[in-house]
Amino acid sequence: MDTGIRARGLTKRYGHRVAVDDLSFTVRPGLVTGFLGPNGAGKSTTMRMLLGLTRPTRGTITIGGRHITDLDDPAHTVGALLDARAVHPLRTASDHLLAYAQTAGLGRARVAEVLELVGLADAAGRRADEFSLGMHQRLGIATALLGDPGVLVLDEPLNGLDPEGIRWMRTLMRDLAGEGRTILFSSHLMSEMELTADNLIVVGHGRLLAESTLAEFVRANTTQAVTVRTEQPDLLSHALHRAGVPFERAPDASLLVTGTESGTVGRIAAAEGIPLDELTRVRESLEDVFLRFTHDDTDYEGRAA
Ligand SMILES: Nc1ncnc2c1ncn2[C@@H]1O[C@H](COP(=O)(O)OP(=O)(O)OP(=O)(O)O)[C@@H](O)[C@H]1O
Repeated sequence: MDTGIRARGLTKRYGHRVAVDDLSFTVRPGLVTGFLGPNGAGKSTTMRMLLGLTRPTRGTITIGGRHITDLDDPAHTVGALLDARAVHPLRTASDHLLAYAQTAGLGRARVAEVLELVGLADAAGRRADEFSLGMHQRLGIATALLGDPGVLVLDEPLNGLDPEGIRWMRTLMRDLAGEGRTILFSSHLMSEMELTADNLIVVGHGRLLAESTLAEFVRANTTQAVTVRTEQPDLLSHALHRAGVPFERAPDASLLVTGTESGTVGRIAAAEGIPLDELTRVRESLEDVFLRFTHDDTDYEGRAA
């Protein structure tokens, strides 16, 4: 079946507060899609509406064109990680999974498989109250994978994982997408999102701010900047000034040129016979771009609070 996710006009109000505001986006199968937004932007509420745990005020969010409650076999279609801590503290990892497996018509063999898959085989008999946050996350992922679903919805799956765990999770998400599954995950770890996501859905105040490939989001929102170093910064400053190219002098005597490509800066220097020691295009991280991109949005929240 088609495992694409589509939100159309999705809206959720809590009293006067609009948590999700006329949101429309598409999440495609075979790719990892990152769900990005400042705290309170409406990511969890959107995921909960997708999973049928919260009812939209207006609009729809569907899988393969169908609402989750209309799916023939939801347990084998969608797997979710929402709150990894939501495990009975006295239950063992194995018992926790078995309870879910039984409701989905699955047996012990599948429980053993997913425990192995998430690296918890040795902890199968341990109680949840002995688990670290990272182990809770792994158990949550195991629960999500039980039904071998085509769609995975993961809210902050990297929380509490150590660097090895984060790398494991990244590889797992990429592999699952490589098998043709639809992966939607949220994370505030921007560097990780940059390494993991193919596509991005960016929200702020419940509204869609951007929907594109990660590369395109960074490219479209990056201010072009070039660092230039020369032993003749004054001469270069004058040359840039004459050429109408905006720049700033850095404390280390290098120049930061904005809005112009490195080739142009190089040609201006060459025309004046100014030797350059360095000419580097400044590469912005997703975090740089995201923080600038959502700055106004966050500001507004600060003022409104
Ligand atoms: N059950 C609820 N009752 C009232 N308001 C709610 C409820 N659930 C969420 N909200 C509000 O809706 C808005 C969106 O919250 P949501 O948890 O979806 O954001 P988020 O993007 O997932 O944020 P975070 O990254 O902090 O989890 C917030 O202002 C939140 O306070």
